Amino acid sequence: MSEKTQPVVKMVNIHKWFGNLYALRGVDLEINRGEVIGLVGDNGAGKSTLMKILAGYHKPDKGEIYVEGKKVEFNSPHEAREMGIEMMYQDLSLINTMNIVRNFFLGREITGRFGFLKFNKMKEEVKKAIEDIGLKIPNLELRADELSGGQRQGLAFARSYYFKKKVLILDEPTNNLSVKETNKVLSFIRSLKELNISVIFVTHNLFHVHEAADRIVVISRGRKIGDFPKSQISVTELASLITHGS
Ligand SMILES: Nc1ncnc2c1ncn2[C@@H]1O[C@H](COP(=O)(O)OP(=O)(O)OP(=O)(O)O)[C@@H](O)[C@H]1O
Repeated sequence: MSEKTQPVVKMVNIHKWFGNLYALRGVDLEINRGEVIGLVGDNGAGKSTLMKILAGYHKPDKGEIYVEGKKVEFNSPHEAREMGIEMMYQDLSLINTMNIVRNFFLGREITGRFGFLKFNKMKEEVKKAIEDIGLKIPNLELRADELSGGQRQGLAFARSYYFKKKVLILDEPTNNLSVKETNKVLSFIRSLKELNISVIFVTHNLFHVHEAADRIVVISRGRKIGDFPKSQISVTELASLITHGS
């Protein structure tokens, strides 16, 4: 299969136990390039566990993961990141007291001869990356704590795009955001899709996920009970499926 047609990530028959608790009971998940997947389910269904396995935080007890057709085993989030898979949390790993440019490069700064930081070059790169994903920040000298929630998300998204991530996992990215900021985040997700990055959007907000996703996957008690193109399921049907199961 060519790189274009095969899924960017394929999880096959994933099982996970936490002591006596059987958290994942044989879940399959395929993610295509540039696809936005909504992952929904009740509290404790297993969504985060599945995503933490994909992002290298947990190891599955059984099952396989393939990235662009190649079988992988992640021993750490670092190894998943190296393969282009990143999980983004609410705190977004931004350092409040540092400005946008420093936050953007954290640990991956562009340096010239003798290790000096190339500030102007870094600034240009940040400017371009944030424009590409449709984020407007007039002053790149602003510190992270001077940004709105939506701008902080945008900055983190631009960073994933710049560092050529293939799959970005967003855990409740619209929680605690205003309506305006939420719309911004949903539009950043569309921009990432246009840039051919795949997004997995984990949320309890069925309206947000229905708006942003191409496909919606429903997890219940450690099993996948639904996998629908968005056009084939309404918010009401989703809510009913989550509440009553299959
Ligand atoms: N590190 C852990 N140790 C023990 N049990 C865990 C651990 N992580 C998750 N669990 C358990 O596994 C099950 C699935 O949890 P998970 O966090 O994946 O659910 P979720 O669908 O993400 O739920 P929520 O929407 O509430 O975040 C739950 O019963 C949870 O208590």
